[in-house]
Amino acid sequence: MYDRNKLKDKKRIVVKVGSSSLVHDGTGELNLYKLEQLVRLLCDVRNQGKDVILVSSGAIGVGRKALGLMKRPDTLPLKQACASVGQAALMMIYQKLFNEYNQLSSQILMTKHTIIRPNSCQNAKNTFRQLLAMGVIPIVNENDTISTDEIEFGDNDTLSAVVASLSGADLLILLSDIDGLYTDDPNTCADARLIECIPEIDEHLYDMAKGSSSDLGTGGMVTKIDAGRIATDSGCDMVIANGRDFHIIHNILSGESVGTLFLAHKNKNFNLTEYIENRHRHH
Ligand SMILES: Nc1ncnc2c1ncn2[C@@H]1O[C@H](COP(=O)(O)OP(=O)(O)O)[C@@H](O)[C@H]1O
Ligand SMILES: N[C@@H](CCC(=O)OP(=O)(O)O)C(=O)O
Repeated sequence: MYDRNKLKDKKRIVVKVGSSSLVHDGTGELNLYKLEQLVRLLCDVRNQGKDVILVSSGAIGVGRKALGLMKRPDTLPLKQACASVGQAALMMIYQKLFNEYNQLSSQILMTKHTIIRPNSCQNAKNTFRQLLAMGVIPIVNENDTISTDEIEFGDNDTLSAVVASLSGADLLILLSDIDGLYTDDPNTCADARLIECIPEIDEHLYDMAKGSSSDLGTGGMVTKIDAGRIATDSGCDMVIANGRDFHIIHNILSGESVGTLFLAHKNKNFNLTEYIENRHRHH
């Protein structure tokens, strides 16, 4: 049995929040109370001397609301227009909230090309290192406004694992609308059981993982297992937990047994650029 207390000693933490964790269920409008709580918790983790990176979704959802669209945008230009409006709005709110705690934050927008091109991959690494050395909390999202199907990650689960790998993080926390990985999708299968720990990812895990059943989420569990592959091969533990109440970040970092923990196992042969390039070719 893995001792969850080891999570208390993590030094560099990437937290990913999905769109569904940031908005009110009924209206799809931003949940300002939760955003405030998220920012306060992350500042407190920084105050403990740990490095923090936030990967936040929500640009398209926020933009869609601001522009008054009734349904999820279905064309690329519309999606990109929503992201352009929404990303700026989201950053304005984050910076306002982080400023209240005297915490510097910054924006990093990435695409697959950032990783596939060796120069830009190295630049991204250097930028993360420099920002973290100066105590900044970088806020990362996909550069949706310029990414096309071809170069987009498409889901922030994979992106957050890439960020964890690039930045040498030792813990990735994926906050979703579900308690963790179940033996089947609990929204459609009543017998599904929560899995507490995944020591090693193998192909049969994908049989349990289904896509997203919500109007806001994109990846479902498949992309979370993909993220687990990248993170654990890079030597980073990963926890999937429910973002209904962001206080769970504190519970995880206190060693409580919540969510599903995927255990790191440094794979010397793992090469991030090659991995993303291969996925890219098979896209
Ligand atoms: N085996 C599984 N265990 C848990 N959730 C699953 C599983 N298979 C599919 N899902 C679905 O994945 C969803 C979470 O992913 P997603 O919709 O992308 O949300 P988010 O953007 O909050 O991460 C769950 O609500 C659930 O419907
Ligand atoms: N980059 C997109 C998010 C895409 C995404 O993966 O969303 P989610 O499944 O809610 O984490 C946005 O900011 O709207």
